[in-house]
Amino acid sequence: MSSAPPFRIGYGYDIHRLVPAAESGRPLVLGGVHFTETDCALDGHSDADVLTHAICDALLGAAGLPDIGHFFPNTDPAFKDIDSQKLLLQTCAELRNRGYEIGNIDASLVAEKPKIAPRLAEMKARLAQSMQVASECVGIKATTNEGVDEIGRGLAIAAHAVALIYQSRQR
Ligand SMILES: Nc1ccn([C@@H]2O[C@H](COP(=O)(O)O)[C@@H](O)[C@H]2O)c(=O)n1
Ligand SMILES: C[C@@]1(CO)OP(=O)(O)OP(=O)(O)OC[C@H]1O
Repeated sequence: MSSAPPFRIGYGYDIHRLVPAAESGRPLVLGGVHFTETDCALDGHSDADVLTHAICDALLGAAGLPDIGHFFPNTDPAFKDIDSQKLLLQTCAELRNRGYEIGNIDASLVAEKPKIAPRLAEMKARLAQSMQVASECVGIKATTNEGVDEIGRGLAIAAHAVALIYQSRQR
């Protein structure tokens, strides 16, 4: 029987509610970038960075590992308000410890607001730094939900991500 090809794909999805920034006590964080000019923020136990969480889940799924909540439980005070870039760094360490390298990531944010496009380069650079890959390995797009449902009414932001990883060495 031939051995399995070294490439593996993973998919991740996350959604968080938007609340007034004053209520959450932190700015809106997407892909590690702070949107301080917006008067809303995402609700969550961590910094609620929905894009970074979807990427973590895509990476973990590609490696056949349990999801983000398994590694960073939302009941653990250690993760209260944590910078999700730290979680992404740790996620990549889990993969590299198992002999995997990251090929590329592609992600979509679904958000009625704020306008993401002007901050895309910054987000790619920040995420690439956390994953220790080149910026070209990180794709991010944004789309509105065309006014449909809670996301369309500006009450939540969702993110989808896919990841390609490969076995760089045997465990
Ligand atoms: N939060 C968002 C949403 C969209 N964009 C950019 O606008 C373009 C058009 O959006 P549609 O929902 O009509 O597809 C989209 O391609 C993005 O470039 C954005 O920057 N921020
Ligand atoms: C990373 C964690 C840690 O509490 O972040 P949350 O802000 O709770 O976000 P969610 O995407 O609902 O679940 C993942 C959690 O493990």
